[in-house]
Amino acid sequence: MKTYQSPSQRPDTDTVVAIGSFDGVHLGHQALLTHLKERAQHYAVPSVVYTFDPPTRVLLRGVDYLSTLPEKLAVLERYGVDEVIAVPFNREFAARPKEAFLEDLRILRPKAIVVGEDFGFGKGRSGTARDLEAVTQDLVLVPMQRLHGEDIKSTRVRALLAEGQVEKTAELLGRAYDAIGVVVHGDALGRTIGFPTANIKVPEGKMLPIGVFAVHFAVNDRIYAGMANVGRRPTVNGVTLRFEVHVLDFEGDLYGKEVQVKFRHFLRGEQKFSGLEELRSQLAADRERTRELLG
Ligand SMILES: Cc1cc2nc3c(=O)[nH]c(=O)nc-3n(C[C@H](O)[C@H](O)[C@H](O)COP(=O)(O)O)c2cc1C
Ligand SMILES: Nc1ncnc2c1ncn2[C@@H]1O[C@H](COP(=O)(O)OP(=O)(O)O)[C@@H](O)[C@H]1O
Repeated sequence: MKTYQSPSQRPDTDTVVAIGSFDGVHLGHQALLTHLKERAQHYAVPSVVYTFDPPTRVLLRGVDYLSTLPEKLAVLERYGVDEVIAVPFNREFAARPKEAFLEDLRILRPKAIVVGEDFGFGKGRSGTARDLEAVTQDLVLVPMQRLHGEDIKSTRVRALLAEGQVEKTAELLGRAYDAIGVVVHGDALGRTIGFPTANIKVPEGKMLPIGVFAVHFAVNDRIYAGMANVGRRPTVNGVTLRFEVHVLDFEGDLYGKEVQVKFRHFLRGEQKFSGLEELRSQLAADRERTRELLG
């Protein structure tokens, strides 16, 4: 999959283009990708995703993002997209009139354009999906995808993650929510209670689910069962939010390693225990439950 930062960087050919933030690449986005690939095959031209980095809502509303750019690119590649144009999104870009955006699209020579029916673009979202007919003869408007009577939107995914509801999140994504980060040093307390925990640093602004979870932990091309805590560690009077994983049946040094964590099941909310001994016995119970859930 090739990636570019602007339409003029790609070779001058016809294309089919899907446009959007694609934050989280959830089932709604995947519906767009299905149409994108079908249209690209029909016209025998490359399938191109035109997206924004950071996602528009992250810049304009200050919310956390679900996918870092590398995470988004990896998922789009897995779904069979030929090319991605990830334009750096800033206030200047957001303030451009809709005509400027249409001029950019024209460079892509779009045989077809695929967007969600609620798509808006340009300054103040003055451009609507129908305006795209100015630059293509084949406009595909994908209706809002719904699950259990609710719209599938990244805002809903964020709300679920904030409540630790990773199983429901996975339903909306069509895969487990995940995070990639690097193992850093913590307070070296974990090992003293028999549960060493890898402290994981993720890029700033990456959304994490809050609570205690059964997870899959990938490192060095291997996958382990693990249990994660995303919280403030009230038992040891922690203040900042930490993301820690105890990896089951693992011994070794993880410092400096890049790891991927897939959030599988919610175990419980974070609690304040009377001391490390009470925390230790709860962790032993969490480990048993994790074994049951992940086999
Ligand atoms: C699965 C799991 C669940 C945890 N649950 C709690 C909790 O409920 N309350 C709490 O204060 N700390 C909890 N912790 C965090 C521990 O307090 C933390 O791992 C310990 O302080 C060691 O920190 P260190 O890695 O900086 O040495 C949990 C950690 C893990 C791995
Ligand atoms: N089963 C395991 N799960 C997580 N980390 C482990 C495990 N076994 C060894 N480690 C190592 O121990 C470190 C965590 O030990 P800990 O005492 O909690 O120290 P720190 O506070 O520095 O994270 C990890 O970063 C990793 O290098």
